[in-house]
Amino acid sequence: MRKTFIAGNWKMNKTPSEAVAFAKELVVSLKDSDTKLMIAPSMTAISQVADVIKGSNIILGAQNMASVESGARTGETSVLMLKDLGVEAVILGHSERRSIYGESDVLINEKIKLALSHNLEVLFCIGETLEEREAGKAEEVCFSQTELGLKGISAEEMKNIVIAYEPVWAIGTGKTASPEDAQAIHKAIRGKIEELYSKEVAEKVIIQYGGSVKPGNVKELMAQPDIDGGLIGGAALDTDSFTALANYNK
Ligand SMILES: O=C[C@H](O)COP(=O)(O)O
Repeated sequence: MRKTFIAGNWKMNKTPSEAVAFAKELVVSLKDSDTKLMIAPSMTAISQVADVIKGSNIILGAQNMASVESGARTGETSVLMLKDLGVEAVILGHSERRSIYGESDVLINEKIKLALSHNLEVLFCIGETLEEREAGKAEEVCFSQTELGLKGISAEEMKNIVIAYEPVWAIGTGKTASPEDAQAIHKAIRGKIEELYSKEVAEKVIIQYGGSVKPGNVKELMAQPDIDGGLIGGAALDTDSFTALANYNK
């Protein structure tokens, strides 16, 4: 039985002081949730948010990290820095990193390997654009991103991988994949994991859905057999809506 995993990606929102105030509210409002929970503040707020959520049921995540441990990488954040602050998980391969910052599958694969070697849990994002979906290539794109991103990663290391399927056309647009369409891709991705690893690995891997998940559609999405959680953007920025998402099963 896979435990539902709801993660909030705050993206480039909330100043450190706003982030601290928000995290304090979440610690209280989420304390009785029985889903696995993560929040990923901006890099500038991570240290202070770490202090606020210490000892709570919320995992501290980062939104990105560099592909190397240290050195001449102006503006980047190292895995060692994240670990030192108590970060336990990192989002890698997000479509905004792929499309705006030109991150390739090869670079994402390097980052994933580095994160795993430091025992970080990885939320590995994949997903097709609208153009790719309309061309009937959604599965093909997701399979390719999955294969390239997970290249060289062992079955043992897959225990620390969460796959986040985020159709790019649904991110921040208010358009959500229908539960049936999302389920079809999630099932296909799980099938790809079985092909690459084994049935056992495929059955255990958590596959989150991301893309305009809201309190109003979360139940239907989570009811699908291969959807095991959500990677949430906009609706993770407000205490009431993130709490409703975390407690969707109550
Ligand atoms: O990382 C989160 C996703 O990009 C989804 O964002 P959204 O919930 O605002 O559509």
